[in-house]
Amino acid sequence: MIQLTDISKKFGAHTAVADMNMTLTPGKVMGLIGQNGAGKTTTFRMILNFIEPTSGSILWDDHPITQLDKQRIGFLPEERGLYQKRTVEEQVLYFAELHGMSRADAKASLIQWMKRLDVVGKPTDKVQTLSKGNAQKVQMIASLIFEPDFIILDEPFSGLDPVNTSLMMSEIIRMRDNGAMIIFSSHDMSNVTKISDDLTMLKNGKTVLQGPVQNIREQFGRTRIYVESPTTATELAAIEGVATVTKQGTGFDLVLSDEAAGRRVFELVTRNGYIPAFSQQPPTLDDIFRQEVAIHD
Ligand SMILES: Nc1ncnc2c1ncn2[C@@H]1O[C@H](COP(=O)(O)OP(=O)(O)OP(=O)(O)O)[C@@H](O)[C@H]1O
Repeated sequence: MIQLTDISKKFGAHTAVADMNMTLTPGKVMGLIGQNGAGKTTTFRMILNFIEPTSGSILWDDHPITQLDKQRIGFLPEERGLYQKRTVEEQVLYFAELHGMSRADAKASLIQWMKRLDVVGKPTDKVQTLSKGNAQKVQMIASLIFEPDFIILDEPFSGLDPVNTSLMMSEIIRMRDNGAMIIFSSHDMSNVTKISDDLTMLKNGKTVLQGPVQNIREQFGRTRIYVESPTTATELAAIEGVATVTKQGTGFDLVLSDEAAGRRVFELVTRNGYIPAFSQQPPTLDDIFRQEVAIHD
């Protein structure tokens, strides 16, 4: 288990991270979200001991993270940095050996990883010959080939198409199921919702929301409805407790000021019987994020 307790980081008078608390447990994924400059990278750099916290403690199984522990950490930085003139194999084997893996094991494992991530290219290809997405997949392999116990992923899906994003997700899920502790930052809320057990939302270094993803969503109430029915926007907007009505494809998105209004909406839209769609949900993480950012401004 990794425990961050009251971590703060100041750069001069500026507080980049304020009193952060976080627990990472084996087999669980923590999503870290926040606007640009919220303090995500600074948090990663403190965990990795690249910079020292101004105050607070970071413990792995109750002891400060040692050089040996760092061998068990897989880190995919936001700034991708592969040597263009080296081959895929040279780069990946270098990282694998640095983290205590034998060359022979790493060579065999690289082939498997390249297959699973569908990397177009051979281990002997130079990085400069790979497409951006394939180079990113190779960097992910370099960070994770030694099957780390603790994984830090800074924007792992940036620049990847949906097919490659799912391939990467499958690997993250596989390692989670093998018991890794995982923390990752992303601006893409739908990926965060899919993959995270818990979530920490930062705003200007402060933690504005933290907890299991579904609990966070549910605490905002089931205030969103998607409905497809012959009812008009004017009729929907006139229902007590309906705040907004927006046309969305063949249906309408409704925001409720009170989740109890859902029943009134349902009764009206089904007055003539069957309708193709009705769903009442909590706000999406995207909605919550926008709302929280606005509140804490
Ligand atoms: N070495 C540094 N010296 C001074 N200020 C810094 C330093 N590193 C980060 N900061 C500041 O700390 C704050 C948090 O930055 P950080 O890079 O952690 O944000 P982030 O959430 O990772 O943002 P992004 O999504 O843009 O990567 C920012 O205001 C940034 O300018």
